[in-house]
Amino acid sequence: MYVGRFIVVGPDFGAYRVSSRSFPNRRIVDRDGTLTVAPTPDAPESDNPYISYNCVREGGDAVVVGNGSHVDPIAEKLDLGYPARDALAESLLALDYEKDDYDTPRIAGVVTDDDAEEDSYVGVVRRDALLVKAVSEPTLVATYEEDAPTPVEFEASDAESAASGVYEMEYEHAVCAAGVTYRDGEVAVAVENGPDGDGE
Ligand SMILES: NC(=O)c1ncn([C@@H]2O[C@H](COP(=O)(O)O)[C@@H](O)[C@H]2O)c1NC=O
Repeated sequence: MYVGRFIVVGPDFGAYRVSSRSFPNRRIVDRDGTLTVAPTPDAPESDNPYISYNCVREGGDAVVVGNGSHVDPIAEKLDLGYPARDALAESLLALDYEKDDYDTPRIAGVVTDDDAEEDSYVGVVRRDALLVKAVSEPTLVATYEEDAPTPVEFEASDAESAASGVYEMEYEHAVCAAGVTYRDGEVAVAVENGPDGDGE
């Protein structure tokens, strides 16, 4: 089954996978802890505005994961002190689903410290819905098919296994993946790039 991009959120970890039929020549680059999806040097030129973006970025006392440019305003709202629910709902609604051939939904998660009082959240904005939900167990949401937050069996002992865990999930056309944990006050991030994304 092809579900496109998807996230799994914790509560104390986040993971993001790029799956892609149309733009497989991509990788995730770590720039001082912010993880960016970018074309590989040999990728064909494209003017699609939705294929390069920050997919993991710290904001406030939390870490945001997501499949597009909405990751930045969510992080910026968290920096301003917005609650995770509101930062997700406002940013997802403001940018709305992507205006491409598939009306691709925007998906995002906010991962809080496992010791914090505030919950971690997932959200999705689709053509027909805006869903934002606190998570109490690992929860998956994808751009296609699995496009509502759904509990899933998933264990992440660290950021690396969060990234490799989603990279290896059975869904088709894996390209690259990111993982993040927020445990005992420490944020850790990791990247898993597929064979097309290896090397500089
Ligand atoms: N975030 C991404 O990495 C991403 N990659 C592709 N898209 C959008 O989804 C459309 C379908 O892509 P694909 O056939 O690779 O699933 C693309 O034309 C593009 O508009 C994306 N947008 C949202 O998921």
